Amino acid sequence: MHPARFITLEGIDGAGKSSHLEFIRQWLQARDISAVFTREPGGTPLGEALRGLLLSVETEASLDTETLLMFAARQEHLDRVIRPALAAGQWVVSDRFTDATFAYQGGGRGVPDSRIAVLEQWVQQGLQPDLTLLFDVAPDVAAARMATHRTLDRFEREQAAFHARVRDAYLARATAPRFAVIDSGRDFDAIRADIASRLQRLVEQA
Ligand SMILES: Nc1ncnc2c1ncn2[C@@H]1O[C@H](COP(=O)(O)OP(=O)(O)O)[C@@H](O)[C@H]1O
Ligand SMILES: Cc1cn([C@H]2C[C@H](O)[C@@H](COP(=O)(O)OP(=O)(O)O)O2)c(=O)[nH]c1=O
Repeated sequence: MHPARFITLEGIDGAGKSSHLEFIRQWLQARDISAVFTREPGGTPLGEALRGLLLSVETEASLDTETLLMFAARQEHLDRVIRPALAAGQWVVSDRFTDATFAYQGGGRGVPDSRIAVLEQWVQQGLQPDLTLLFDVAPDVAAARMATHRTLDRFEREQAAFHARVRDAYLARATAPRFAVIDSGRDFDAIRADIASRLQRLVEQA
């Protein structure tokens, strides 16, 4: 039995997070580690409804409202999915979590970190991911990757300077030991070798 672990995936839009979810799923499965895969904003019926509103290009919201809605979805996600799964011994892999709020609403939009930190404490009560894989890539590379096939949502439509601020905010947070910064400008095999070695380390710590 491996004690439950909480893993989050982060990065600017188009960095390549989602491309590695299946690899992570198979890696854990091969080691008989039961895991729940989820995402933010979302992960619950109410959270997915809030996601629809937050990502819709039709939505207008003040910065504080946007931030509060992210945390409302997160509270629901923690109460109904993340904490119960961890309590049952399952690993949780979440495509984004609170670092995204510090990066997007904080770095990108300018909401002070101190305000976000109040909400973080409110909903998480000290719970933090055990491992955060930060997929890091230059914003122009990410934009080129997305340009080929996506209808852009409310955040993806932001200007290059916004994505540069988001990236910088992520990198500034990545000094905490729980982070692994993955150079996502490389090919899939190189990235997956890094992911596998970080997962292996987590298993060995467990
Ligand atoms: N390392 C990579 N090299 C080349 N293309 C990539 C790489 N990682 C992701 N892509 C491509 O970039 C696009 C965005 O990737 P995705 O995983 O959806 O990003 P994210 O989930 O971070 O927004 C996809 O078309 C994907 O195939
Ligand atoms: C969790 C979270 C996401 N976001 C944004 C980042 C992304 O642009 C968007 C949803 O991200 P994502 O799940 O990466 O979307 P996609 O399915 O297009 O890959 O929400 C925030 O602004 N703050 C947050 O707290």
